[in-house]
Amino acid sequence: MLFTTDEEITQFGGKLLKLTHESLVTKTSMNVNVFFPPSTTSSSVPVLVYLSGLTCTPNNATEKSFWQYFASKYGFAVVFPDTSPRGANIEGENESYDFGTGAGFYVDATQEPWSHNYNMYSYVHGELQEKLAQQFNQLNFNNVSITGHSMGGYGALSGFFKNPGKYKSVSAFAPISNPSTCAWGEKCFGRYLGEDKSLWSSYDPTELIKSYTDCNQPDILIHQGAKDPFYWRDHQLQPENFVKAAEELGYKGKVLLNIVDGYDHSYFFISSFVEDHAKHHIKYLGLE
Ligand SMILES: N[C@@H](CCC(=O)N[C@@H](CS)C(=O)NCC(=O)O)C(=O)O
Repeated sequence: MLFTTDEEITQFGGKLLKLTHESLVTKTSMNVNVFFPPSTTSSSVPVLVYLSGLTCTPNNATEKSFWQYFASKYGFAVVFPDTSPRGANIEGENESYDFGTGAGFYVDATQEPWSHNYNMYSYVHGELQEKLAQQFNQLNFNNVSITGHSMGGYGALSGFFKNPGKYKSVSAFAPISNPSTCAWGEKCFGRYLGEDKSLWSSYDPTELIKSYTDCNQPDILIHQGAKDPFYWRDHQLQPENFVKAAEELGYKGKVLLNIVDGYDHSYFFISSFVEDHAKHHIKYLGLE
């Protein structure tokens, strides 16, 4: 048994499992929540991976995003991974909310001492999906899409471009769209990846979209709250840079950026647009 079930909860006629497993990639115990829609007698359930933002555990989105209602309605599973290893016992990992614990930034760290555990890129796009497919063979990871919020929105876009053809579609809520040029990204890339800016670019959606030539080019749906201070005040998110890069260099699908008045950065914002994102993904997952 790869995963231990800590809790099994019935919701919207489906099952929410709170799981724990030992990761070879992070060398720590990892938590992950998975929602299975009703009548999972089907041997092939499409999957949506939701990557969370800074400070989150798998529970934030599970409790506040409302994904499960739409997963149940349309018939897809949702995987909610954690945002970093926990308890790696590295000096400095708990010093701030935007680095270390809760802030793995979905990269494979190359720098000491982080490189032993902080490998969230390989964990999220590789090990976690492979192991879930082994234990829960009704989950079809050949029919998988990805989304996320803030750091997780960046993680979703980055993972989509770095794995051509793997994800049927991608969307994001308030993504950190150009991490190489904002404070959150500079801090995490600098400490996890070091000074080599080409390595930063290899994770940065605004750079990756410029050289993305794969024929799998679904529309990319993005929502951004106009009242989100990380957007208008701190310039951490910069979705316009991503849209500009897409237009300049010919991503053949469209980037559908919706700046929505009145909304902030919170799960009140996310949950308000989860239905739009669910409808976006079901088109590509063959559930429409
Ligand atoms: N002021 C926040 C900054 C971090 C933040 O806003 N995190 C977002 C993602 S970037 C989040 O989802 N927080 C958890 C929640 O709202 O449940 C904190 O210190 O927790």
